[in-house]
Amino acid sequence: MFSDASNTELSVPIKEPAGESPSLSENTTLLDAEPETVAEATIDDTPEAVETPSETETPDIAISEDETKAALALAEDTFEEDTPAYDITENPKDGSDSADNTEASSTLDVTPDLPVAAPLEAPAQDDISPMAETKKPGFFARMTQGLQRSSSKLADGISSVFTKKKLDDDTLEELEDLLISSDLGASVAMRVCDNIRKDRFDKEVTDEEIKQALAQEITNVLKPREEILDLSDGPSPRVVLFVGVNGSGKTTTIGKIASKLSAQGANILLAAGDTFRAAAVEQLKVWAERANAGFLSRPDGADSAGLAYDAVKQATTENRDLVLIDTAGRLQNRTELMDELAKVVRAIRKIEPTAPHEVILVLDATVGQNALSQVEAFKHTAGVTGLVMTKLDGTAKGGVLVAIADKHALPIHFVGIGEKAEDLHPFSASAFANALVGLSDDVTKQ
Ligand SMILES: Nc1nc2c(ncn2[C@@H]2O[C@H](COP(=O)(O)OP(=O)(O)OP(=O)(O)O)[C@@H](O)[C@H]2O)c(=O)[nH]1
Repeated sequence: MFSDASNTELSVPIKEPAGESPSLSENTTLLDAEPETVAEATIDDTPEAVETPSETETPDIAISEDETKAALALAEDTFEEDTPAYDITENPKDGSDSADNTEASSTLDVTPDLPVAAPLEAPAQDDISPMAETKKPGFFARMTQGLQRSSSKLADGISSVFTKKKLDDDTLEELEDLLISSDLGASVAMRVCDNIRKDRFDKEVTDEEIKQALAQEITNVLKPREEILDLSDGPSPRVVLFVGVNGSGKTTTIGKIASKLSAQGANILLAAGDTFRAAAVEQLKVWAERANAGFLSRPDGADSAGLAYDAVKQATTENRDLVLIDTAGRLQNRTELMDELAKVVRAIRKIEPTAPHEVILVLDATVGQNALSQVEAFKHTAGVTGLVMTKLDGTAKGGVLVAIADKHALPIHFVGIGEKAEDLHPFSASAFANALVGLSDDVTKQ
């Protein structure tokens, strides 16, 4: 539980990964392959071991200046509309006593500038139970709205395929093609069609029945991955590392999560480990200010492992509940950039051997099938423990989450369907499946 008196149990609801989901120690070359090496590594010797990528090496999914400005403006807008109603953060103590880093870290105590609001009333027990948000009125409508582009492709396709009344080989084949072109992946498409065939072949069907059957099949694939991240318990500070390719939405996701958790009483430190992009640091700082969280950054181009080390140390000194660490975007096929993540983890472990407690891979839905190779690469290199998929509102490729769920036993924690804090939702398998196929209600509710 968070230590602040006004704390409610942190309910951004989440369970521990299911048995089949790989644990941090099972799926990572980074964390476990060479335990002795990790134990012996020092922050002082790591900088030489990993080359800092140069400007020209920076992956080409870089975010444009316009996008950066838009994200910053959006973050500020969001906050204006959404001023947090409580002030839970104690003034951070001076945490700049970095053991073996000479670069100055800047700490931000954001509390004084923010409006003082009424103390937070503890939410009712129902509101803090896992999945509470997914059961609130309007949740399904928001999911449907967010997935509109993906669902209209599928729903329109189903309606045009099922013009005949009987389910025959031709309609099944067309359905399979539609599912593949909607990014669900060939094996899911085939399995789903086989199951629908078993029960309904040569029977009269409506497009609505097919949508319902499809939603059920998709729910079956997604349900085992429905793992809401419960950050209210466990080690303190809980160290959460966010990884992913450039522009996938890491910084924004951290900001959104910090807003949610701060509102529930968590005492959070945000660490701007994306030291390659000054705008990302600024962006995170804005989120930290508005979420009333502590903030730690370093000068442009500084060593991100050193920053991560400082962040965990500072969060420990300040008795923070959580430290959320941003990292620079990196392409999954760039070995040196991926190696740098290993260095970040080694640095964190010098302070807290059991950390990072979560490694969240942030995936951009608009990349479609490429997200699969990102999971593959980050899972093995960074010891990913869970997923967040963003930008589902901006693409017809949302079905790729089904392909990922089918292929990788990793919990899906949140989905992003917009740029604002309230657009990050805990992942609900049935709501996602129903919204994806264009059903008008969450008919398969848990
Ligand atoms: N429409 C939409 N946009 C999003 C969502 N999540 C993030 N974005 C936007 O995506 C852009 C990139 O997000 P960032 O959070 O800066 O991405 P990042 O992964 O930190 O980027 P790097 O620092 O370059 O690695 C910003 O303009 C965000 O506002 C989402 O769910 N929906």
